[in-house]
Amino acid sequence: MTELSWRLVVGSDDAGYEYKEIIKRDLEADPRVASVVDVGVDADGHTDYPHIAVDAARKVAAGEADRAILICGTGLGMAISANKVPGIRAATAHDSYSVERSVLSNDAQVLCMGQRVIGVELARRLATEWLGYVFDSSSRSAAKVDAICRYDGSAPVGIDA
Ligand SMILES: O=C(CO)[C@H](O)COP(=O)(O)O
Repeated sequence: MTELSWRLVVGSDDAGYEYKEIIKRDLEADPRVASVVDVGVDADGHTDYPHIAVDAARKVAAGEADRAILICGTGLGMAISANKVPGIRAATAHDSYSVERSVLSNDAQVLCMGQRVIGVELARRLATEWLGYVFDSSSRSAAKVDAICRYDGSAPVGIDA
């Protein structure tokens, strides 16, 4: 894939609904984005974060989407839950450097943020920055990500891929 055609999933629980809607609109207007699938919750939804996170992560793991952004109160439960899906590397990140390294060091496909932790403008900026990073499978980080993959039996991302 190219970085100009991201197929994305967004999701939230009740606590992350407002940010999810705002970030979804940003992503839909971003020329680097080909599609955005919203796995909920909707305005009247009350699905707990583990179900939303696993639904989104499974879409990424199945190759139906490239990446996902998940919002809950803290971003922690979403990441813990998404990481239960083999092949998924989900990271909670609330600063620019961590967002960058989540991709360039960890090849994380899922960014999780907390609506109760950071302001909306920072969350929007981080989501935009995150789209600009692409993991380099020939980088010195690839062997470490491959080690993660071996622990959950998923496909390697580096030279063994
Ligand atoms: O932040 C959450 C999970 O990490 C979630 O939005 C709220 O969870 P709760 O504190 O268990 O209600």
